Amino acid sequence: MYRIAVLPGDGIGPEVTAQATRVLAAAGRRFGYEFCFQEGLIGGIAYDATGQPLPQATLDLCRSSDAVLLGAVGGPKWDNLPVHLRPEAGALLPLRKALNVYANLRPAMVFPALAQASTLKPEVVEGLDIVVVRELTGGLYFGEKRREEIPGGQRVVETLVYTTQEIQRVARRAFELARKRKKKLTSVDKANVLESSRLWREVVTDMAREYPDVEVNHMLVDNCAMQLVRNPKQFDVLLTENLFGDILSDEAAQLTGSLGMLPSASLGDGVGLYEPVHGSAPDIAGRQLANPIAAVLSGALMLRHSFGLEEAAAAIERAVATVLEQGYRTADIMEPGKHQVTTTEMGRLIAELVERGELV
Ligand SMILES: NC(=O)c1ccc[n+]([C@@H]2O[C@H](COP(=O)([O-])OP(=O)(O)OC[C@H]3O[C@@H](n4cnc5c(N)ncnc54)[C@H](O)[C@@H]3O)[C@@H](O)[C@H]2O)c1
Ligand SMILES: CC(C)[C@H](C(=O)O)[C@@H](O)C(=O)O
Ligand SMILES: [Mg+2]
Repeated sequence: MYRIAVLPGDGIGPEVTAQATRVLAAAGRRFGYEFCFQEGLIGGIAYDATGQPLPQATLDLCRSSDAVLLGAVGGPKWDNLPVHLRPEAGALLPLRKALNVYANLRPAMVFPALAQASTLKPEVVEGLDIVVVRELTGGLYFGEKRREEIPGGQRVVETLVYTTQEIQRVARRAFELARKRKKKLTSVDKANVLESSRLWREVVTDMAREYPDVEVNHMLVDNCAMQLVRNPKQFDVLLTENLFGDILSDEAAQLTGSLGMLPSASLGDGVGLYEPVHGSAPDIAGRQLANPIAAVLSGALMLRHSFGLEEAAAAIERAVATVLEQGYRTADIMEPGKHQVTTTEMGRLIAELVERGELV
């Protein structure tokens, strides 16, 4: 039996995690695995219920589970709370830190059925399959910060800290991943300005000697942002620090058709955390408009990376491809001539295919 902590969170979080667990349960029935789902509170909803955005009970649940599935946190209702009580800085970041999930894999794959739907020319995105490996527990997000009053206004300080060891451990994950893929690693930094990026480049260059079979290049982040929309297929694995990875992965998501398509796996040396790359989308929450595919594919990543259930993971991914081939679309990826479905219907269609095993 696999114990999965489910943290639905805020906005569309509960809508999409409900579909992800439905699909995981279907995969369990088809392949003979038992998944036990236990829900915990996180984010704004947790603050409202307990006064804490990350209650101790939730942390305990996560630590005692085999993996964690998270929806999304945040929303305008909680934006003006003190920083330690906010859903993002007070819950999501501390959870990532507590689980020590330093390597965040964000695969951006263009499903064949969606190549025509992209805002880019189909030939630019067709067959695209890249992974952003984002450092997740360091950098500006976790550095010391403060605000001071000074004559005429305020002064803020944010600190960007990385150690050699923090860079090495995420870089090793990226090299190992590249070795299993097209053997190409692009390390993205801002080494023309930032000292942290100079250390980043030195560490990656040193490690490259251990991976002579992996072709390594270094790219400045501003150029990378441009290359991602100009010619994304030049990339295989993109390795970068926390903030750059946040921004580049939302950009990569749009190459696949929608932010609602991009899953993620946050890995360390213990319990893995799986979450769609998107946020709580308050603009569409509660209206059955959210695309659950990012959350469903995050479930597939959990089966692969935390449980080693490759067959079941691949079955979920094929079911998503099939449902899209059949012309079903949520609102965000809707095109003329296709069938628009709700969040729940999309989850049901995928789950049924997974369970029946009628796949292309
Ligand atoms: N992991 C997380 O919990 C996480 C990630 C990003 C943002 N956030 C938080 O979410 C809140 C909203 O942030 P935002 O609006 O900048 O980003 P967002 O990712 O929530 O939404 C950006 C845009 O993408 C659309 N979108 C996102 N997910 C979608 C889906 N599954 N299906 C269809 N459309 C989708 C939204 O409708 C919106 O137009 C903020 O409080 C932010 O801090 C949380
Ligand atoms: C909500 C926010 C703190 C988070 C991040 O920046 O890491 C989100 O944007 C993400 O990409 O997971
Ligand atoms: Mg983000």
